[in-house]
Amino acid sequence: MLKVTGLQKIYNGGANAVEAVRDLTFDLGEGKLVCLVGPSGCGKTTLLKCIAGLMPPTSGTVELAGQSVTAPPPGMAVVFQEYGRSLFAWMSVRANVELPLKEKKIPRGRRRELVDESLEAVGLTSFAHAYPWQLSGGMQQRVAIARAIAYEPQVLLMDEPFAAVDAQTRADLEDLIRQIWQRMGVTVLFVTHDIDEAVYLGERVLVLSSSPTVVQDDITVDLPTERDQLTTRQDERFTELRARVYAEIQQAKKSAGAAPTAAPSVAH
Ligand SMILES: Nc1ncnc2c1ncn2[C@@H]1O[C@H](COP(=O)(O)OP(=O)(O)OP(=O)(O)O)[C@@H](O)[C@H]1O
Repeated sequence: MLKVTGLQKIYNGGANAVEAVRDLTFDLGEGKLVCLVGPSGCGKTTLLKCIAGLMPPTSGTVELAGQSVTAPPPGMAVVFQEYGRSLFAWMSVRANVELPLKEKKIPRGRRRELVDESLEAVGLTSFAHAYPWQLSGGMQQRVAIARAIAYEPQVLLMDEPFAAVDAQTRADLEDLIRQIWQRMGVTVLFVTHDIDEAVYLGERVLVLSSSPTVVQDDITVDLPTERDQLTTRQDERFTELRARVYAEIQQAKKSAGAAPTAAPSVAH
């Protein structure tokens, strides 16, 4: 479904060039939920922007369903960390969710259905006519999630979407994502710096090295499909997996050092 091959990104040319991502190769099968973790500054956002077609890689390719991604593809939706900036303050919750569907030229009747279904999925039906600024941070992020799923994407990219919400809301939103994923069968790539979150959510965890980034490890999360915040997190296997991811990240930090490497050659 989503295939990343030999992806490299070098920022700026000449003497100030910074190689953020060196050589990333991985793929995501249809309907899979994969989490990406790595040390701070390792290039997670850079990678996501390249995958979303928002920024060209220096070399390497991204393919979605066999098609090369060179601009934002219609089958992809992205949820960013800054929900406050991604919603339009002057539009109601319903209008925010509906906007991309209008751009996709979906007829009015179908738009209404999709908006209703997705607001129900995130538990915000009764807030359809409220404005984003009348909602809590967690609720605003649920609006952003509703907008992404109403769009019926093939692939949902999430860039640290719960980093700015409190711990309780975060746990609820994690469960919401697993529910939506199971119900819709959408392919999800979820970027987080939180090791527990990656293991709790994912079927697989990709651990990235420090910048310049490569995939350092690809860990299968062999926990039961039905997860809940109490039992899963107390599972012995959960503890083993989180310890393994933690050790990998420590290793990544040690082996590369925190500073990004200046790139040897000129690039875009
Ligand atoms: N526009 C830019 N120009 C130059 N260098 C950049 C640019 N954007 C990011 N970088 C560098 O690329 C590297 C990766 O940054 P990126 O934001 O992708 O990492 P990240 O893993 O998402 O970070 P964090 O964990 O802090 O969110 C960093 O060293 C950063 O300084």
